[in-house]
Amino acid sequence: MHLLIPAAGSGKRMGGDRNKLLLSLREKPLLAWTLLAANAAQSIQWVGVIAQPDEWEELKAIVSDLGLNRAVHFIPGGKTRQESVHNGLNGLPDTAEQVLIHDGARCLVSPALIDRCASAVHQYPGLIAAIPVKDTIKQVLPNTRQIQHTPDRQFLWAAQTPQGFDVTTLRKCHEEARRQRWAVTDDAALFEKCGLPVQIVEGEETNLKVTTPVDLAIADFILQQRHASNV
Ligand SMILES: Nc1ccn([C@@H]2O[C@H](COP(=O)(O)OP(=O)(O)OP(=O)(O)O)[C@@H](O)[C@H]2O)c(=O)n1
Ligand SMILES: C[C@](O)(CO)[C@H](O)COP(=O)(O)O
Repeated sequence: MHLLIPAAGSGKRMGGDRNKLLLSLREKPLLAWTLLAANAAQSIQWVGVIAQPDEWEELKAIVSDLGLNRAVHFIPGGKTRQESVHNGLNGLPDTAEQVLIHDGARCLVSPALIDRCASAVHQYPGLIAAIPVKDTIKQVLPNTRQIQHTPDRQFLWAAQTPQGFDVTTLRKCHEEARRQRWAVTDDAALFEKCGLPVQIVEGEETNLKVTTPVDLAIADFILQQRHASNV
């Protein structure tokens, strides 16, 4: 299975002055944890990291320190996640039939979840990891914040990555998005807009996306717990 890791963001919501994936988390750069999970997943044969070229040198040093089993290929990032994934799809080898896309920022993913998604994508040409929503969600008017609607929680799932797709179909969806100027936050949304089915694979509560400083503290705690239960 081919795995693309979008890692070309700037981490605005983290509030720092650099890509959050380079921040230290339990003595390793955040992206190192994502790469280690991918390395431990048995289904992954090819890994591409999509990153801004001015960070390649630093990222290549991180990869080399990890002593991974497989080579990591670098692909230039774009201005948005959507553009980065588009570049990533163009950077895949011609032999790639299916692809998993996993955010570099979801550094606590388990190798087992990656393997489950890799196995399921042979059956479902569009899938995402997701978990049932725990909160009561309110839809509000943007300006006044007055509540318009409370959707029934039994139908709400929080999207995660990995997201897995048939490569040819996802490429077509990305090209359609460029023609129609669709802007989306994940690849499943492009499948949906093209009228294609997307299956949910049960994700993991700990597979959070490190977005804000609080997420970084939670990720630190989860890794500490994992370490404690392994020794
Ligand atoms: N131009 C971009 C923007 C984001 N990403 C990647 O997409 C994933 C999810 O994005 P997000 O968490 O929003 O990361 P940032 O864009 O870095 O964060 P922010 O939105 O707070 O700036 C991250 O692994 C990020 O590196 C990317 O590859 N290219
Ligand atoms: C792809 C994603 O991780 C699914 O949860 C997410 O959509 C990435 O972007 P976001 O803008 O931080 O939601």
